[in-house]
Amino acid sequence: LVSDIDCLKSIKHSLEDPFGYLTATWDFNNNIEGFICRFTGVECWHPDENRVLNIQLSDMGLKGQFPRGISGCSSLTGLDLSNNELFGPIPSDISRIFPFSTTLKLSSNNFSGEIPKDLANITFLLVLNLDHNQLTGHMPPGIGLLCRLRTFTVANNLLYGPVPNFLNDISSDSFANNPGLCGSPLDPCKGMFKKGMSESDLFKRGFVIGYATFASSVITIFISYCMPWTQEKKKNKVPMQFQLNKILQKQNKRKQAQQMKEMPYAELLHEESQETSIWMKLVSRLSYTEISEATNNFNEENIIGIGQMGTTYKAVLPNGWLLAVKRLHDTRLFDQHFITELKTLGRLRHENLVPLLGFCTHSKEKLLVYKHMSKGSLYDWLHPEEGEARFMEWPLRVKIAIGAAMGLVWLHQGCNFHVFHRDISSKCILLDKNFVPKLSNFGKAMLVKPYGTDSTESFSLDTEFWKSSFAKEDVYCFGILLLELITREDPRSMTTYSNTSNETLNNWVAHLSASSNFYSIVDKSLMGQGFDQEIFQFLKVALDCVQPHPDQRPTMLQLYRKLVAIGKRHGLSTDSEVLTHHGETSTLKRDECTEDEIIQV
Ligand SMILES: Nc1ncnc2c1ncn2[C@@H]1O[C@H](COP(=O)(O)OP(=O)(O)OP(=O)(O)O)[C@@H](O)[C@H]1O
Repeated sequence: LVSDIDCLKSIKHSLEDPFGYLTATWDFNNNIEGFICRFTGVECWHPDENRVLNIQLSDMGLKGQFPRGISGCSSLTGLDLSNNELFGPIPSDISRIFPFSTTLKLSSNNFSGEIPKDLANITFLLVLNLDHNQLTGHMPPGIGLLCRLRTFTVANNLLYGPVPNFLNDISSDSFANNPGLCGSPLDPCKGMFKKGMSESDLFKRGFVIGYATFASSVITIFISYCMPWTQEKKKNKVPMQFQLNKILQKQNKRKQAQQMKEMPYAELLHEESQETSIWMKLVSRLSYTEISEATNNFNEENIIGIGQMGTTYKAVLPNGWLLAVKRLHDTRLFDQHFITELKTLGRLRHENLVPLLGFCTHSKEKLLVYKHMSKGSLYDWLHPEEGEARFMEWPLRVKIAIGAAMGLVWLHQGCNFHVFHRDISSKCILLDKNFVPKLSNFGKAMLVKPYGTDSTESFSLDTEFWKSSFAKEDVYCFGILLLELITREDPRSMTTYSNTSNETLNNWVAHLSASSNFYSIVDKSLMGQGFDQEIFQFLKVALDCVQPHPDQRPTMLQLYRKLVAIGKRHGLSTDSEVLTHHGETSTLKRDECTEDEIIQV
């Protein structure tokens, strides 16, 4: 028989304990009866008997899956794992693992999957807290029949469908912030969610499948992008996606439809195509009122940048999270940019791309909502305003170059589709709090998809030729970016070289290429710090990228590899996942690649 000592050993073994709470006191080198009762978070039936009554491990930063080892603590009645970083499903055989549970608290973790039906078999349950997780699907009706249950919450999850009929009074707060829960004590269920309708009925109608897809995309966004925030704001953990969902739910659908009819891009937003449905899953349509409130009515004080297409505002959600809202200038000129940004960036998820989370059209307003990047743009770091004390050390510049190159390789090399940015510059590289570069501004991007996947939107062109041209255009712009990192000159604003911007660039490049004195062109503040050789190698790579003939330029992948090789000494060789379209929504595999077609977005 497994003893309670073995049970605790197994729990300790299965959980990552980054702050050492368990390591500090859970020392098993002891034979005295009752020694485990002194362990942090362990309460015994009797202090001198190794028989565990309760385990209380909340707020310890523990990581890992649900510790199935608790099944060895055969007299356990209470388990509190709230406020940790636990993930994965709640075991489907929970009643076998924890049969005499009266208290089960799993709040504020990252548990996902469905609430197991088997919970309804733990008939002693008095307290069941599952709030602030990522639980999806329906609530098992059997939970409502737990006659002892007094405290219960599933608030802030991704649940939908009817709330079970509880024998005891459970307040509506216990179900708050779920995308689709309905029925008493919440609003009555409508249509397919009417009470009494069985799950199989719902399946027949295909609704559950649709909703599950929606929920999983919500989870994808949440896991990929909201986690760092939830870690920062552990106590006040309300994932932003919930907030976005809430905003969505509040919308007046009729008004929205009317607005969409009036808008020139209504067609896009109404499109029933497979393509639209893909990006619509990743990008939420948001309410103008909520965005307006979050930016304090687009208050000047919240402006963080003004670009050609529009003005960007910092927005603060009620729960404190930050967004960046780009308000496009009121001109039809940018309609296409708006659509292209939605259709490209909207469906892409990668460490080196800025996440586009939502959009809004309202009267003449067009708004794009991004995750806020706290360090702003690379341009602002390389060209600070007078008096601003901003300086980037060389290793950081290398890290940014490699990260940005990684993002571009990922865009270019994909199998499911290839994306060419066509407007790379230091202005479109945003930096998060750790200076991880994120590509933005996809308004001029070009998308190429495997032939046949979306024939309605293809050009009949020589795709290979165009792919190569677009790719080499990006490589050229990336070369300019490298030169900017090396020289800290603003290539587009130098009047010394010419009057027109294209000529300026070409002449600047020609000047740098012809320069026999390497030291005369490199950013002076970088010199003599032990990086000269490396900077020189970078310069050579940059000049390869800006060769006049596209064929002479390297591919993005070759370029990335060169940068990684040069940057090795800074420990920046991260080749992982560069070739896999990790965040894509389509399922075509690399070796299934067929001919490509160019998509007009
Ligand atoms: N997601 C974001 N997080 C933080 N700051 C942002 C974000 N998006 C944009 N910004 C800030 O707003 C500025 C303006 O951005 P915007 O994309 O409108 O113009 P731009 O990059 O200057 O390019 P262009 O002039 O081509 O439109 C950026 O330089 C950056 O400082």
